[in-house]
Amino acid sequence: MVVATTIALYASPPSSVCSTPHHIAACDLDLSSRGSSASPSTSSSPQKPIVGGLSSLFSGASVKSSASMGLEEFSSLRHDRSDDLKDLSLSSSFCYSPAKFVGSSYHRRDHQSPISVLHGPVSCSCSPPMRISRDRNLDGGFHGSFRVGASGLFNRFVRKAVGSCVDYELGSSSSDSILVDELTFPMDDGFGADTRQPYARDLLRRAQLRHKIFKDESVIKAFYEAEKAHRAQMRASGDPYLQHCVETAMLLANIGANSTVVVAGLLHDTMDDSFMSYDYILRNFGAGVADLVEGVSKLSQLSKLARENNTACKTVEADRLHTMFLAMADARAVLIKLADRLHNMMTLYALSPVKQQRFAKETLEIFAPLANRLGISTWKVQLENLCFKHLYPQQHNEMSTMLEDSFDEAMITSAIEKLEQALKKEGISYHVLCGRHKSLYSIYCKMLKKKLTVDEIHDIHGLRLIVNNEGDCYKALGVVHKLWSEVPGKLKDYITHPKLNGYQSLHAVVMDNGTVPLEVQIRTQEMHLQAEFGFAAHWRYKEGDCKYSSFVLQMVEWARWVVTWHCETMSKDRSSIRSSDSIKPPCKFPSHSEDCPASYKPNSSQDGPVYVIVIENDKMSVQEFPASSTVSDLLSRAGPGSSRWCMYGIPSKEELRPRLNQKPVSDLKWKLKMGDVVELTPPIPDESLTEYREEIQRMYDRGLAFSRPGTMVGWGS
Ligand SMILES: Nc1nc2c(ncn2[C@@H]2O[C@H](COP(=O)(O)OP(=O)(O)OP(=O)(O)O)[C@@H](O)[C@H]2O)c(=O)[nH]1
Ligand SMILES: Nc1ncnc2c1ncn2[C@@H]1O[C@H](COP(=O)(O)OP(=O)(O)OP(=O)(O)O)[C@@H](O)[C@H]1O
Repeated sequence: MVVATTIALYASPPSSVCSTPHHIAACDLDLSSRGSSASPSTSSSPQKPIVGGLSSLFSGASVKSSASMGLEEFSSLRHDRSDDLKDLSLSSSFCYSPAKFVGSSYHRRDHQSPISVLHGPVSCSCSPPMRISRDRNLDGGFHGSFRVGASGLFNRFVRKAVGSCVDYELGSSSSDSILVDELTFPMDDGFGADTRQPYARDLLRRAQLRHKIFKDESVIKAFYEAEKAHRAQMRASGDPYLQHCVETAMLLANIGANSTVVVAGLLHDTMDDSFMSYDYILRNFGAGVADLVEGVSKLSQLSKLARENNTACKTVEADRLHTMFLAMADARAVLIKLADRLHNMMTLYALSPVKQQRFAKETLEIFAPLANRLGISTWKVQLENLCFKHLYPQQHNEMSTMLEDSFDEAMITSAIEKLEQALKKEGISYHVLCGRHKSLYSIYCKMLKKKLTVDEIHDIHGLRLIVNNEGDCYKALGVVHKLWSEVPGKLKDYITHPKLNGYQSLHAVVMDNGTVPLEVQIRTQEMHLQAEFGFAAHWRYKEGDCKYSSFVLQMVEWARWVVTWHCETMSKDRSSIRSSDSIKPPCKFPSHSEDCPASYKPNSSQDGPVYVIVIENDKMSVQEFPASSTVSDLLSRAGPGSSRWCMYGIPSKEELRPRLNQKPVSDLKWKLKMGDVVELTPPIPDESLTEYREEIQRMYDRGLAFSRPGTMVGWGS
């Protein structure tokens, strides 16, 4: 019954509202509390939650109201926690309802990718309403009643417990025959043969109505594999776990991800939470998918570690974690992890308040910045807004109430129309004309950072125009000023006076209907690329004054390329590819030209630093080491105080040694890799305590007899 109810919520097809050459872009949301070279911020912390009362800021705010805002959407800003259905619409707070634009020439086809690297401001490809699922266990951690560790203990348990019912990895002969069985999906009607699970067929049918990629053979196959892997696993809500897999895959499909990514999205939790192994996925779906699923699994483990240790609360560590996540896994694995987290955040209400806080905090510190770095602005907006609601409910409510009437999407639509006509009349051609309203959280951050009232935020409604050349920028500015009255002192000419980071654009603030301020940004394609890539890239502008190493810049750049490539160029769904007049980066992935001014070359991680998670006495830190550092270097840095092993030599008992990625260290010359986890003080199992004491005693005796402090004995060559 639960299934039937939730499935009914899938009904509306995926939609988007972006259009080229003109489109409305949904409110992308960024942390506006970061500086720019024009107004540098002293904070180097990206995405640190901002705490602070708004009342003083609100007191002067007489919000100008425009009546025609989509109130039913915006009202969800104020909903209480039990009303998460609206949140599940991804865009409940800020996305334009596609229905509102039906028939409008400004809105384009479905599945507009919201990846902003190529598009500048983009629409939110408003996902259809999602199901409600109360997930007690987010983030690939504990899901439902099953919990699997990397140890394989669970695998063994399951095999024993369910015996021949289990299709996976029961030995080569059985798995071979199963493989053949599994390949015989009836593809004609697109539905799997598993009549034992009618809910699964319904779920697939619904998914297929929402996105056609769910009719792909590989996707259907993955769906049924996920169904088997998670069969009988439930979310805390009592919903089948499979629904989470489908929603994650749907989010990916909606940003134009290709079938490899969608398949991996469906299977993303199988390695962690079921008996499905890497090899099984490899055999059935190929290395591409298996590596991605493994990558997501690694990210989940690291994220869990960081969350439990509250590691990201320190700016430096958070920065390292962002980089580590991007560097250690294929950027597409990060994409899948982000989709997984977004869906979990949408269903966060089922958790205890303490867990809600923990997840929301980690999401704001780690995942929203990652979405920003990857250029997936709609996800970033949604993640931040959900975090905002959970972390600062009072401020969220205040802001929602205050801004309920002031978001006026109709005003943006009509402003675009007006400008479009005026430009046509003047014979000024353009590449892109788009608009967005600023998101709630972005407004909140800007108010706090700049100590402004809402009335003083002039870019709640914004247009962006991308034209052919510099001359046209100024001509277009003239057109803008003829159409609307100028707000004195708010014109900024960053073309004649570029910012220190090279950012160029014209910014004008005008009054629409004499009451609502509208920010219009005008630039050329080249300027826009500069604003999206390289030194003036928007993600860096938002993250503020951070001094990034070239390694980090390269990493982010590379990741954006990978994601863009896989979500658009390679997408089988050609309709998700933007029309030819969209802004493209100057050189083609993956072969960046040497002299490409807007892009960094991908880093072959040899030159860059490696970030390693070090756990000592239950404390976790993210440490940076030069390329090619070894375990021995790490132990030396830990120092003799921390590393008794350096003093007394290697313990013969493996369980007493430091661990590298959960395995006892056996080679001190082992080169550290990005994302390695080193436990300096492994937990000692109770039953080993006596042996442990004896071992220490032996080491101590040996040490006294043979060892000189600082030398290492018996660690292998
Ligand atoms: N990509 C990128 N965008 C920028 C940069 N600097 C400014 N912008 C964009 O320009 C907008 C406004 O910048 P400014 O006109 O300098 O305005 P401000 O000084 O922040 O103050 P307001 O007028 O209150 O917005 C920002 O909201 C960004 O969208 C930059 O360095 N890189
Ligand atoms: N006038 C505009 N028209 C269209 N898109 C814009 C406009 N201004 C910003 N954007 C885009 O909207 C997205 C969200 O930006 P957001 O409103 O959070 O911050 P911002 O306006 O760029 O910076 P700040 O908050 O510092 O003013 C970004 O992708 C940004 O490039």
